[in-house]
Amino acid sequence: MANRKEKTFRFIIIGGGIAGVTCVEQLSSQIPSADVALITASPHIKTVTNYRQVSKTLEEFDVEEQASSVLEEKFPNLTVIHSAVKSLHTRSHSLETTDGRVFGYEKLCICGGGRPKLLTQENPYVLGIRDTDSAQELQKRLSKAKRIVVVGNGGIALELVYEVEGCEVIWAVKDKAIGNTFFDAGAAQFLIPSLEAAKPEKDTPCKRPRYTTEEPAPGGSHTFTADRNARRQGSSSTEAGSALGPDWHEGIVLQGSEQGTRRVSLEYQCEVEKIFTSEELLNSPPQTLGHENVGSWPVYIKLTNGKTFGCDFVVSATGVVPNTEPFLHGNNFALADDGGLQVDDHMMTSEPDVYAAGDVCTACWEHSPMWQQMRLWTQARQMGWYAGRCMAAQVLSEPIELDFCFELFSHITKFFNYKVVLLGKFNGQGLGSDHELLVRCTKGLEYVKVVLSGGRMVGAVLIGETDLEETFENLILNEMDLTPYGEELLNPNIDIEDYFD
Ligand SMILES: Cc1cc2nc3c(=O)[nH]c(=O)nc-3n(C[C@H](O)[C@H](O)[C@H](O)COP(=O)(O)OP(=O)(O)OC[C@H]3O[C@@H](n4cnc5c(N)ncnc54)[C@H](O)[C@@H]3O)c2cc1C
Ligand SMILES: NC(=O)C1=CN([C@@H]2O[C@H](COP(=O)(O)OP(=O)(O)OC[C@H]3O[C@@H](n4cnc5c(N)ncnc54)[C@H](OP(=O)(O)O)[C@@H]3O)[C@@H](O)[C@H]2O)C=CC1
Repeated sequence: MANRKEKTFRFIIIGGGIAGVTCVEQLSSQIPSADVALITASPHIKTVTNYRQVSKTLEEFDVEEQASSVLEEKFPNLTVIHSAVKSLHTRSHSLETTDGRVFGYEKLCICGGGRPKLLTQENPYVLGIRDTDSAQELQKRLSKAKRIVVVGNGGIALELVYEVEGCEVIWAVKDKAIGNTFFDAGAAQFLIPSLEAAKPEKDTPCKRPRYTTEEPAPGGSHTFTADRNARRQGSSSTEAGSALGPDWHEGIVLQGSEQGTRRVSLEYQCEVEKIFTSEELLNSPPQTLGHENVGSWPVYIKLTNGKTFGCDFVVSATGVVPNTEPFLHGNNFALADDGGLQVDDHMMTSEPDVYAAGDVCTACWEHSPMWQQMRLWTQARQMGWYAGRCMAAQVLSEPIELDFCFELFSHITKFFNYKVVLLGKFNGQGLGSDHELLVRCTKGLEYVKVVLSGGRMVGAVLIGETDLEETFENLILNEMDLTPYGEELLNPNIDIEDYFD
């Protein structure tokens, strides 16, 4: 293999998603004379545009799909190779692509992303959503659908159930409340009415110093309907490979075969027991099938709450697995429990001269008490950028410290048309019972939750236009003892920004 090397690059980056492209940009700006190659399986690359630092750690940006020539024009020493890496040989510092070319590297960064962790790989009626192709397949299948079942309780499910119209949606979640990866039951309770109400109502703020919530009974279900008349514009993009991201659903039409309203039925605290084709069901129809006619749907899904639903297809919105496949064989990569390539505080894997960033890796350094990894666009950008800096620093023999962005977890997004800001240990992650919650909630307007531990703010969930993110970020980073302020911290009549200036 070593003799067949077409060229040896100083740096090779694998993957044209946000992590890989940001890493390339960082390396190429820091060492413009270095030969850099970006090898990517996708025909387009993803670049960050309109980057805005909202506060010390919060950032917002758009993501654009671009032709790789744009990047090559910007960085003359960059070569983009559109092919997939088929094998990696860390001992000889070389890799081979599927079109049979062999390249050598001095330093390598793997940014191969992730792929959907599907309920089952084999069933053609079970779809995952990851890239433009899979989103377009969803749009196509949905246009003929009367009923779909969405399984999962994270980001994709939250976005999908809100956006789909003209088709009944059965949403099966294994928890007591919606959105377990982002919210607690209190926030879920705040958001739930958005599934049925066209317009949020405005109330007087009500302060609830301790959070309580009503939970549905195990196996319980809720049904919501809502009128929305927004229609999305179609997209003609045919890219494959890189993950979708913020506002992915803006570019496609999420409209079923029927007219009108959103219809979501929630099945709580249940998982999938079995997925049947109609032929399989004809042989042994479950007693719980109720009014469903066997054979009238192409696929049936039996849930652990005993209910069986027929539907046009199932969306498996059940998380991501790191795309480590072609990189592992014949090498000695240490893997984390979630299957990601373990990286240390310099984004280095366990193999010499090999770095990794984004969804493919698992951050295995000792985390700051206020940070945790989530496979998000923002973290892909931060890791790609920091990996580029670390690779350059090693080549230039410069010292480098873990970047400040890993001090505090922060994420801005939108769910059910509300702005959502998550800070630090927003769900009390890892704190056990050693924390206290303060909650302020105005129905239809805002939900503010603060997590306190030892009198200090360690996390927050801000839903709506609260304008509190910067102040709360400072309070978390300053580790100020907030005991003297007590419940006044969330008093809606106090301008908290002035209070702490
Ligand atoms: C539907 C959806 C909605 C999302 N919404 C949000 C959101 O609102 N906010 C947010 O923060 N995050 C969101 N995310 C998550 C976010 O998109 C990802 O965390 C992020 O894009 C990961 O970036 P990445 O560069 O690590 O990986 P990817 O974007 O997956 O890129 C991986 C790249 O590696 C390439 N590749 C893979 N294997 C090989 C190989 N063998 N050889 C060569 N190239 C290879 C691929 O072609 C691709 O170009 C969403 C994800 C999805 C699926
Ligand atoms: N606005 C945003 O920030 C968005 C971010 N994303 C990101 O994109 C990626 C993919 O999203 P998504 O697929 O929703 O992944 P997430 O990790 O967000 O959510 C996966 C959900 O599926 C549940 N789950 C896992 N396995 C099963 C199973 N066998 N049966 C039933 N439920 C199961 C998980 O529960 P548990 O947690 O208990 O395992 C979790 O609720 C994620 O990294 C996500 O963060 C996606 C859309 C929007």
